[in-house]
Amino acid sequence: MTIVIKGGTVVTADLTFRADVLVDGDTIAAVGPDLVGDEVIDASGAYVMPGGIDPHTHLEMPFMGTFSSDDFDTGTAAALAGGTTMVVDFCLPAPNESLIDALQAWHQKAGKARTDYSFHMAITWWGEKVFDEMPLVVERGINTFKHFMAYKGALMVNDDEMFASFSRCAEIGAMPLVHAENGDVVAFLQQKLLAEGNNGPEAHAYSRPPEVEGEATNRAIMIADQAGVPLYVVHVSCEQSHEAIRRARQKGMRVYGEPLIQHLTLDEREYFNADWDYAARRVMSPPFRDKANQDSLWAGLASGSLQVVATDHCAFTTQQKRFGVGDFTKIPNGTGGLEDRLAMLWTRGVRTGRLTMNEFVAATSTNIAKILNIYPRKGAILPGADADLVILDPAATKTISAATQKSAIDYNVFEGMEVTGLPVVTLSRGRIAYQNGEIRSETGTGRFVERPAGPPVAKALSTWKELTAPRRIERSGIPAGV
Ligand SMILES: NC(=O)NCCC(=O)O
Ligand SMILES: [Zn+2]
Ligand SMILES: [Zn+2]
Repeated sequence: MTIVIKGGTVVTADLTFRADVLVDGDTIAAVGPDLVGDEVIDASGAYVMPGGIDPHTHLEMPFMGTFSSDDFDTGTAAALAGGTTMVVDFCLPAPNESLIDALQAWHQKAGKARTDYSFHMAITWWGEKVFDEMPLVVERGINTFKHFMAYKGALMVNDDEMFASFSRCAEIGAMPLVHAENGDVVAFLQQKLLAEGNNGPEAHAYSRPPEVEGEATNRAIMIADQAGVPLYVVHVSCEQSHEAIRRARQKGMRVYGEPLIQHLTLDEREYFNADWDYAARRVMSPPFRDKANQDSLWAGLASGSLQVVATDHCAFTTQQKRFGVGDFTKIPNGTGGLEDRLAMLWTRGVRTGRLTMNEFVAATSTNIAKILNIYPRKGAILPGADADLVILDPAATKTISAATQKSAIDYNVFEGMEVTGLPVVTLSRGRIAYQNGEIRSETGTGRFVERPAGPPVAKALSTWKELTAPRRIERSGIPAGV
């Protein structure tokens, strides 16, 4: 059974051209003029792009005394409706839990997925067992390890643990990721604010100023450089962090930065809303920033110092957010975004001229496929690539509303915003998974995508580090000691 997408304009990270796309089974069979297939999808007037890859989701995540409310079923339904065909979720071992056991638990949860998926393994504690199991995780198709520099007393790891883990990543061809905020300072500021009577959601933002993110980003970059490993900084929200990444890249370091669609489009005024629920629903870490910081993130995407736009989809209901009434530190941190990432980025990025269409594809799909070492299987429109495709109608428009979303929660942080340029058809590995507002793929049809270790950048960096490593100078005329 073949499907041909006819009459559209193919947009990839580097090219825009008129062509049909022929899909045979799971993969793309041909890209070119006048292709013929058993079933035809008319894409006239629309753009055909690689399906979105969201490298940062937390589906059914145990966190802050509860579980995020979108699981792999509803979360990946939301993804498909938003043109995203692969998610990378975070596997979080409990303290002292084996990484392999945790991985098994995450595979179990992901059995419900409707899109392809992968995991990042979080380093939530450190010891010989973790050191020994990291290569086993890599053997199981995971080449990234996440480190939380915040959430003191829960997920946070210290510098010595990070250095040990980053060094292990270098040895096994894996890449560390960081949530970069100074967890000690955040914990101090939280207690100070509470003691001063600042217990509402706005205090969440006060407790995590851009400086704590900038400092942690600089520290993580230094540790990665000393360990000789590339680094990926998740949810970069401010100039302080972006500046650290930009500077490191200018020095030749292999550092990547990931802004979120929320930080690009929502600002700190959200926390000053007089409605407690409204403000608490937007509590996430790092918090939303001001316009100057948003401009910095947009500039980073345009100039290439930031590479990926993700969501950090971690959806809690209003009921769950109310755990923090009277104490903002107990508001579960996280917001949704999976369903709206592409439409929001198209509307606020491409339609405003901040991004080209090709930059849009790079930021939503191709760059992360390369960083995660799954390109061109994912993130490409080429014969042999997985037929993960999105047809985006640049004229289609809607007003974002929780009433019509696929996500399981009862609100949407983008509620009421008008978006123009919508994913209208999504194909997941060759099957029509979303069309005319309907999810057509069944729960459980997603597949785990193995990501091999040793991507080209890791290999290049280890060659360079070896070449420039300190070397003993052999001397003949050594003066006699005194
Ligand atoms: N971002 C957030 O507030 N929640 C999810 C966990 C994390 O990524 O820090
Ligand atoms: Zn985080
Ligand atoms: Zn996250």
